Amino acid sequence: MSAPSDEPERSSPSLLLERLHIREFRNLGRVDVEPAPRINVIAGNNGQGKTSLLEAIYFAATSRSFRTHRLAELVRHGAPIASARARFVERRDALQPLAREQTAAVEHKRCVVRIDGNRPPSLASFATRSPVVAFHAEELALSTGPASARRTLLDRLALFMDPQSADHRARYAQALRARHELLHRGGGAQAQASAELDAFEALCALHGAALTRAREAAVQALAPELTHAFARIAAPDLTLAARYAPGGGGDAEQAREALREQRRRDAHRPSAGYGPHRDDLLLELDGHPARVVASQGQHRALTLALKAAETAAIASVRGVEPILLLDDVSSELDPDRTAALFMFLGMARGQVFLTTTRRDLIVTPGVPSSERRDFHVEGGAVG
Ligand SMILES: Nc1ncnc2c1ncn2[C@@H]1O[C@H](COP(=O)(O)OP(=O)(O)OP(=O)(O)O)[C@@H](O)[C@H]1O
Repeated sequence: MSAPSDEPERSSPSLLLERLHIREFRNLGRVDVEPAPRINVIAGNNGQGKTSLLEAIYFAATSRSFRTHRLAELVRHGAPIASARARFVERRDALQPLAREQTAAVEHKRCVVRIDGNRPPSLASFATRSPVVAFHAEELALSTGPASARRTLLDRLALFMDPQSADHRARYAQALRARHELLHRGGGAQAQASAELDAFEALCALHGAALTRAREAAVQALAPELTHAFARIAAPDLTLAARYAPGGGGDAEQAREALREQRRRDAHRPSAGYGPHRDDLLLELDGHPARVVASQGQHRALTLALKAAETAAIASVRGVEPILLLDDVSSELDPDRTAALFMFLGMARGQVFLTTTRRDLIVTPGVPSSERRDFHVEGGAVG
């Protein structure tokens, strides 16, 4: 299994994780590593801490986990604080490299972040400073699974294009919940005119329309990259197109009208019939819905293409090649899947971290030994 590198060099500067210090993070007590600039293979048996190491990198870069929303889970059992400190360096041609130290910690269920010892203006600005893209087992169903996973992908990209979009998303969800509770109180009796409902619908409309516009822009950035990536990973004679299927609209006034009109129906539904919580990213193969016509192998290629497109779109928006974190995506590979995965890896121009239980499978010809490092994880210790 090998990673080809026949893609012409893109011009984006690279982002490197030079040093990582992990303390009391899941089963990792104390870990200090100096990764290689290109490929980092994290090998070990099941349950030893490989994913936790990737998760710690993701946490230091974004203040989030890719496997849980409950950050308290990251703290090692019995420890008061979990932390990950990373030194990131951006290298740009002919310019001095830009170095910074990002720290994220979970302390009494609270997340505390610092860049070079200072509080960043917002969590969104922290999360977009050193871009990382993670690809993990739950995302293997990205093309066939529920729309929520595709919305999450769009939201990650939208954050780089419009840092306010995360705030709009949170406020939209809050207002939508409040409207829902109001409508369902008393068996739908509240579906009548009410100043409180008006107020929540105004908020839903304002933040929902802004979120719709942000996702629309994200799809525009993603779609051409996706078509390109799929042509490389799968068959060039098959065209993949992505289209935004909005559940609402980008005009706040129209959104308010739509919500008002749907009050009675929404009072008897599990969720509102209008709004960006119903968004999807439609994927079409030669004009037909991929969900219906794609073979298993094509779905697999589609998922890889979605991740490659996310990486390329972030690189172009943020102006720096993201670090790629691949969690155990090679564990159940057949030869076709292997070829697709390594085509994907060959497209990655940035620093890569990948976990595996089978180190022997990860062969990287063309990558000098100075640019690859192998780590072995056992019982929470990394060597
Ligand atoms: N908060 C925590 N404190 C201590 N140990 C934890 C905590 N959370 C998870 N663990 C344990 O950490 C261990 C390592 O988990 P991790 O998912 O990193 O393993 P892995 O090497 O990626 O395994 P696999 O190959 O099976 O995916 C597991 O045994 C898990 O039960």
